[in-house]
Amino acid sequence: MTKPNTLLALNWKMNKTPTEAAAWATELKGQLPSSAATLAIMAPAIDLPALQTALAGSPVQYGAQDISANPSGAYTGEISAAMLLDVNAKYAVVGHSERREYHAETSQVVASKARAAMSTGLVPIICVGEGLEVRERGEHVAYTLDQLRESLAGITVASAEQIVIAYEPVWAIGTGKTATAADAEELCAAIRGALSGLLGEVGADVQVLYGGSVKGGNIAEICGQPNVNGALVGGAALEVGSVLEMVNALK
Ligand SMILES: O=C(CO)COP(=O)(O)O
Repeated sequence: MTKPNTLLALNWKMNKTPTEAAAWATELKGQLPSSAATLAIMAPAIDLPALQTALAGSPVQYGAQDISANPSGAYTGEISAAMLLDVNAKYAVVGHSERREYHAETSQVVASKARAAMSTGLVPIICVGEGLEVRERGEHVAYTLDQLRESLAGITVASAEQIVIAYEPVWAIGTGKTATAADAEELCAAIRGALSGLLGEVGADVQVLYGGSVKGGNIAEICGQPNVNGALVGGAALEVGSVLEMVNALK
């Protein structure tokens, strides 16, 4: 049985034009069964107005894959929290390992982006997770919790719904190499433990997701772990059919 606060977050990464996004969302909407899990699409920012129109009247949420740390002004190329709110986005992913790696985002930058999202009521999905060398040295728990602490700098929460954490071990992203359900549970439990210390009592109720090669065949086992509240999915998020498989597996 799927836990009631399960979030299935689809990270499209740099895929789908606005035209494709609209067609995809319309197709999904026509076939989506009722589900205990919340479904949310993290789309390229340019796709969000198309999703706003196509998903009107549906329970499917959407959000961005990044956000500016600044509210407005001379920051060429950046998208602000107010712009995302204006198209009714609910979430903004921050600190995805691809942003950390290809855009040199430090955990300090990630924390400032998360704070910018929260300042307007957007929910940041804050990503953390270790690379292969760290895992092979057996330092994955300490490394990930350090990254979590730094990525939450200056953040206070009044309710658990204000943020989401995603544990995404870098070695499991797009590699087909899934962490076992036990690996996912180990880190999600450690993150949950740390959240109470960092955010106070409500920290323990924050949704903690797992991401990395999740698909229809493994999502139920992973999301069935006591401390895993859902998944952040890349490759399997691109086809309507594979998303429906995951939704059905979570029923
Ligand atoms: O990076 C991810 C989601 O943010 C995971 O990607 P894959 O599901 O393709 O491994």
